Amino acid sequence: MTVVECLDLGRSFGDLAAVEAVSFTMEEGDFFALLGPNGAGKSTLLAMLTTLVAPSRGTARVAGADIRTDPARVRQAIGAVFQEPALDERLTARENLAIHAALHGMPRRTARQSIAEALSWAQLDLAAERPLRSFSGGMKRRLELARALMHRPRLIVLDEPTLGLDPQGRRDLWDRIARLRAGGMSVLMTTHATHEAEACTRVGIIDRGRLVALGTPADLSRRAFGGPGMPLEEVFVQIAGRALRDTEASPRDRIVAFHKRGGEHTR
Ligand SMILES: Nc1ncnc2c1ncn2[C@@H]1O[C@H](COP(=O)(O)OP(=O)(O)OP(=O)(O)O)[C@@H](O)[C@H]1O
Repeated sequence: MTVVECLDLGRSFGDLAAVEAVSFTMEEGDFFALLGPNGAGKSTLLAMLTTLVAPSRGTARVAGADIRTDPARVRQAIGAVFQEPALDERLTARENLAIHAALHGMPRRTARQSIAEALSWAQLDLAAERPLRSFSGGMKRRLELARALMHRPRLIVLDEPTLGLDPQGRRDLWDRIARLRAGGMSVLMTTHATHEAEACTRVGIIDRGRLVALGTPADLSRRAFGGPGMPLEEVFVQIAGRALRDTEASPRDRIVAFHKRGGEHTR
């Protein structure tokens, strides 16, 4: 069964075509990576699929529901974790989950049980009544993932899920994804790390808003080099004509780099 079907999907911001006429399908059980450099259009594509940004052309269907005409059913079918945490730092873990339950219209008793399950799944029972500002990055990511699962979606969508996590946090995240997949969950994620995409069942390479190649890692290697086994790093160079990291950084990355260099903002 097809869980995602993009049909000529595109979005422009003024003159900039962030995503240009992208078409692909993702089948149930797939672990699908959208691989591309910063600014390639990956987040914009996910924002359209999750109905946060309206397309300027084409459309998509998620679990059979059209993002343009049936956004409520699309949101019910998807559990999403974005790059910027969508959590309220002043509220406790339990309160953050309660907001999600309310937004999804869960009856009170179902919500109570679902919140308890989410806290236990995220191993945050003991931290349930603490405000999130006291949580580590890894704890917040676990909570976000647990929240994304609360309404029992068909598909999990993760935008650069390992960004900012330490090695232990990354391992925990991959373990959780592996367990979800073993239970039949479909997973769509964006990444600019080729080793992460290599672990996926299918990879779509996105460059400058275009889907330039699509297939299993072995298919992509075969297409670029005539045989399987070449690293996706090399495959990207062959297909896009430059290295993944040679591309210009997005404004957000430039800000992160500025802070890493010890920059300060003047107020
Ligand atoms: N709301 C917006 N207004 C104007 N331009 C935007 C907006 N959102 C994204 N863009 C631009 O669209 C292009 C694609 O951005 P997008 O965030 O989708 O790329 P990305 O592949 O997800 O990159 P990153 O890994 O840095 O998030 C970039 O040039 C970005 O600056």
